[in-house]
Amino acid sequence: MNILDKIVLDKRKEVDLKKFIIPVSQLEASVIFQRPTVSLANALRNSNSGIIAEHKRRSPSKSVINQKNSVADVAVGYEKAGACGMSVLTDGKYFGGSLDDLLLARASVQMPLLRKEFIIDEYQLLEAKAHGADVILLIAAILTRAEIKTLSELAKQLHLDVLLEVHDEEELHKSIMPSLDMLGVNNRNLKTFEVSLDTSKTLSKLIPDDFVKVSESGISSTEAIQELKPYGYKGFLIGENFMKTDNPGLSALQFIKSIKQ
Ligand SMILES: O=P(O)(O)OC[C@@H](O)[C@@H](O)c1c[nH]c2ccccc12
Repeated sequence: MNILDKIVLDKRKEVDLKKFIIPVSQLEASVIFQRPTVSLANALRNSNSGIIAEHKRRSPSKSVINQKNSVADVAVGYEKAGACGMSVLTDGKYFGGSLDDLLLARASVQMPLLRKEFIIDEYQLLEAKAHGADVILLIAAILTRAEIKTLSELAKQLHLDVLLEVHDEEELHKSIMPSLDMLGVNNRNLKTFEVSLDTSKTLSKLIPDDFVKVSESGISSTEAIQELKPYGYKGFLIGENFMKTDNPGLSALQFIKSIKQ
């Protein structure tokens, strides 16, 4: 079994359990559930840096990235740096994140927040909304077309933006539908962890222009951004390159400054 299948199996168990502990009625009753959301897709359309900076403590491919900085400090640093939005990993078992991280980020900044999670159930969208997310991630590799449709349509009803992530042509063809706002090309293969920016380059021409294009993973230099921009990318999701430093906010600031020059 590959790692992605394992993550999804664990996630199914986790979500089924959580439904018993915190019922939907309780999520919907939280004050934060009523908060007006902010669109990341719009922020990216109007930005020239396009950086979505991620909070990531560890990953299945790297056991320690950052165990030191608080999520609030990282969020404030990213916002001050001029990031368009922030991605917060909420998976605990494989990435060391939590929904509390999302809530703490929400309490610290105004910029759009993406709940970075393996979403397989509508319940997780309500959870995202109840913890201050503006955007949800849907991963084509773990969902059928019917599931992508149901989940993305519910997200739109909740006024959440949808970032749909693909890694190959087949996933892209399966996923295109009007209820998506952004199409993310993951340069990392989630089954093998291999990274190549060529994935973004090859798939870009197959993405219709009505979606905001986002290139995800393995971006560690401003040269990479300059290389990807001619392919129509407006968003760049960067985690490890910032999080592996002592001061993620400062490294994001330096990075963004050097794109604008
Ligand atoms: O740390 P990187 O290589 O800059 O990558 C960030 C982000 O793209 C990556 O964390 C990611 C992309 N898609 C995901 C899906 C699940 C978990 C994590 C991810």
